[in-house]
This record gives sequence, structure tokens and C-alpha cells, in this order.
Amino acid sequence: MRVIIYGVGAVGGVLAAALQRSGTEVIGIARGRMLAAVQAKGIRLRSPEVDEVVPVTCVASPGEITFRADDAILLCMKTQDTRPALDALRMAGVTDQPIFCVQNGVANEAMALRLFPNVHGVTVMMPATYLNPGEAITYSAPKFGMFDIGRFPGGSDDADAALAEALNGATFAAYVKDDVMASKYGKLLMNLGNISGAAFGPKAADKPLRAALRAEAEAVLAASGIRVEDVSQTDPRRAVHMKTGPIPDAPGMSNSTLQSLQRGGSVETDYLNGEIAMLGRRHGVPTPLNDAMIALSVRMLREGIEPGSVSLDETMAALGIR
Ligand SMILES: NC(=O)C1=CN([C@@H]2O[C@H](COP(=O)(O)OP(=O)(O)OC[C@H]3O[C@@H](n4cnc5c(N)ncnc54)[C@H](OP(=O)(O)O)[C@@H]3O)[C@@H](O)[C@H]2O)C=CC1
Ligand SMILES: CC(C)(CO)C(=O)C(=O)O
Repeated sequence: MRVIIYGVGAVGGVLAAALQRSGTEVIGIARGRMLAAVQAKGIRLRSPEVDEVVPVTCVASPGEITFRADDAILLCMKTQDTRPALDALRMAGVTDQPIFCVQNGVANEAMALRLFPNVHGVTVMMPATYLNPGEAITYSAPKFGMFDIGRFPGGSDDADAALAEALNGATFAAYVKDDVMASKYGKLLMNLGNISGAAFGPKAADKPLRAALRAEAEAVLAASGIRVEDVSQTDPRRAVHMKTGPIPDAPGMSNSTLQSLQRGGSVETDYLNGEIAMLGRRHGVPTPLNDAMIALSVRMLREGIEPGSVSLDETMAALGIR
């Protein structure tokens, strides 16, 4: 199996370097300063236990790759960047190779299934950072991260097993699941607080806000009849595989939405809190708190508000949260 990592950033950067260093053939697709840095020097993979520069073949677009039947394509970009990436894959000749959505939220799989027949979901449990070009950091050890993998909309097949085997050989813990979307909905609940970390800062005392966002979303998911599997800190696999800790001379741990804002990019909020707002509208369940988080993300982008500079106290008071 050859693995194509589409979107070499935090998650894609760790995956590309870890798979390549374990002997899997990898091609990365990157852009901008990350592309230039990886082509010049490779990927510096950092974790609490590893600091290694790994050379990885990296190109600017799928059009530069002659796709093979044994390719597994891993989408590792933010959801707002998925649709053009799928178009580029199709124009490059991809047909029925497995496409794995190694992404947060639950919208990518349906987007991919519109264009391709062989789509898989992956739940990503890996606190990863990309702030400096050419560097991908995971704060997790002894495994770099943990993944649930399965076919979309359900079931599992040989492609899931093959990817899990490659990942397990590359210092990850990977599990094949027949209902991977239940795990991905569980992860979605955790990501409703991403915009909070981005607006108020990674150290803000925002537990009550996160709990309220989650409770609102749980009511929506229950009304929608969606099965949810808990993959939060209480998932016992985390204690075995994912002990997170600081890394000397590395940036502190932060969520992917904050990193997007710090790099001057767009945010994924419409596919995180926005998924809950959309389901709420469909099923007649009000979602004022998640709506407020979406409005906050729009305000931050429109007004160029510095990440971490919004007042948590004022926001919680306005939302009636203590
Ligand atoms: N970071 C984390 O800790 C975690 C992230 N996730 C999820 O994983 C997914 C990826 O997140 P993350 O790794 O943080 O994202 P990043 O923004 O760090 O990485 C994505 C990379 O893909 C690049 N990219 C996007 N579109 C293209 C394209 N068409 N061609 C080439 N490169 C492209 C982006 O470039 P550019 O920078 O120019 O936009 C960026 O470098 C998201 O869904 C996220 O929510 C899940 C768990 C943890
Ligand atoms: C759970 C968390 C916050 C881990 O980094 C994540 O999924 C993200 O950053 O998007």
C-alpha cells in the first residue's frame, strides 16, 4: 500500500513522517510555506519521545502524482478545504481508491461520497500542532495518536484493516470499527469547544461553557436519532496510549482552530458547532449557544480579532452561563 497524505499540516505532517519512518511508501501534498520547507528539508517530527527529521516526497497537487490501484488517500485538510481537494483528486484520475477522511466533524465523508464510491471515516485522537513550516508536533506518547477507522456510511473492509496495520506499525494505535461515525460524532462533541480555546485562549477557565455547548449538542443528537460513542478523556484507551505532556522548546498544546487563526487562515467552526446548528434546525431543537460560537468565529474573522483576546467572562455572562 502507498499512502497519499493530502494536506501536510499538523495531523498530515505527523502521519506522513511517522508512516515514512516506519517503512510505508508516502507521498505528501502540501502548499505554501509547508510545501517549500518539506521539499527542502523533510518533516521535523516531534513528540514527547521523538525528535527526528524525516525526508518525505512532497508535491503541490494531485496532478503531479500517477495514482495506482494500491494507493490509500488520506484527506488531512480542514473541512472547509475538502471540496476543492476532492475535485483535484478526480481531475488527477482517482476513481475507486479508498479515500479516508482523517478529519474532525462529520461532513467530509458525505462530501467525498458524492464524488467517489470508496469512502472511509477516521476519528482522529491526536493533539497535533503545525505552527512552523516543516515541523509537525504531537504531544502524545507512547503512541503518537489514536484512530478509529471504518467504511462510510458503515461497515469495514480490507482497506480499513490495511491502513490500521500500517498505522499500528508506525507508533499509532488504530482500531477498525463497523460504526466509525458514532465515534466521529463523539469526537465532534469534544470539538465544540475549539472556538472557545481560539477566542479566549488555550488556558481559559471555559469548562462551564464547554459543558453547556456539549449538553446542547447531546440534546440535538438525541433528537436526530444519531448514535454517539464516547471517545473523550474517559475512553480507557487514552490512558494506555495517549499520555500527553509538554515538549521542551516547543509551542504549548493548542487546538486546531486556534492554530488556524494564529497562522492567519480560515476556521472549521461551520462544520463543528455548525453541524449542531444545522441538525437543530432540521429537528426543531434550538441551539443558541452553538449559534453564538459560530457568530463569534465570524466576528473574529471579520474584525481581525487577535486569538485569545476575547473576554470569557463577558461572553459567558451574555450567554447566561455561570
Ligand atoms: N491539529 C489537531 O490537533 C487535530 C486536528 N484534527 C482535524 O484534522 C484535520 C486537519 O487538521 P490540522 O492538521 O490541524 O490542519 P492544518 O491546517 O494544520 O493542516 C492542513 C494542511 O492542509 C493544507 N491544505 C489544505 N488544502 C490543501 C490543498 N488543496 N493542497 C495542499 N495543501 C492543502 C493546509 O494549507 P494552509 O495552511 O495553506 O491552509 C494545511 O497546511 C481537521 O479536520 C482538524 O479538525 C483532528 C484532531 C486533532
Ligand atoms: C481534541 C483536539 C482539541 C485535540 O487537539 C482537536 O481535535 C483539535 O485540535 O481539533
